[in-house]
Amino acid sequence: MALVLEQVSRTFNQVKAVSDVNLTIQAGEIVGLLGTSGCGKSTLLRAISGLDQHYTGSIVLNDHVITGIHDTIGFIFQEPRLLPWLDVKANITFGLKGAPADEIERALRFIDYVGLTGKEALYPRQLSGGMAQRVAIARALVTSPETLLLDEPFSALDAFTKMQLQDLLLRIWQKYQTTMVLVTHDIDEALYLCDRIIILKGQPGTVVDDIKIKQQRPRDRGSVELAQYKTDILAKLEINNG
Ligand SMILES: Nc1ncnc2c1ncn2[C@@H]1O[C@H](COP(=O)(O)OP(=O)(O)OP(=O)(O)O)[C@@H](O)[C@H]1O
Repeated sequence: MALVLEQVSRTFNQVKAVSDVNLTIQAGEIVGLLGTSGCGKSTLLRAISGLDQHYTGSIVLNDHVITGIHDTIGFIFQEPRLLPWLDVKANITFGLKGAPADEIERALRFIDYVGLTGKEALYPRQLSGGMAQRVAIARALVTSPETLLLDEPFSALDAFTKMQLQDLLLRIWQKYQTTMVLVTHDIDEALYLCDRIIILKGQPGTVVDDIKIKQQRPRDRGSVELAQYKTDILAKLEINNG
């Protein structure tokens, strides 16, 4: 499987937001889209998701042109977007209405997997930000997506919760080899998680670099090697490190 973007551009009201993006993502890769605000990261992710089809160029997943929302793609947003009138269990299984009992049973296993055992009957207003995002992750996993698109999934969380959920993503990847495309502002997050980091820059946003992170996972967040990558990325983004 591969996700292939060719000459992808998107214009809003005559203003080009992203321009001529070419990118190939292999099955099982974790790829970060990193860049300063407004360079078109979310725009690209929405085009890949099928939520936005007003782009030019082509986006092909598993040899099929993406023409709409695709059931092998799961989406995790910055905000958990839970249904407030449903409890944790019902939020997680919402997309499985009418599915066979064994599928629902299987889905319920994700409650434990994401660390929500004992919280099944709580409502979204009773959850911390981290717990709510765990529900969103479980909800995305129940349909067994081959690809997860993540749009700044942890940027609203405290540093400690963020690290726990980053490790949860890595456990998901280890177990299911899910392909992940992660939009983030957080260079440390990208360095901890990603096989490749795509640097976008400018308005319209264009790909200015594609950096392979050669370290094995799990990675040491404090390693000299990651610090060196960070220095290089900051230089590419023309941001001072100091
Ligand atoms: N629906 C829209 N209508 C008009 N302009 C839009 C729309 N969505 C995005 N844009 C414009 O496209 C450009 C890219 O936006 P986008 O949200 O993709 O950037 P981003 O890199 O994800 O930014 P951030 O990191 O701040 O979330 C911006 O100039 C934005 O104003």
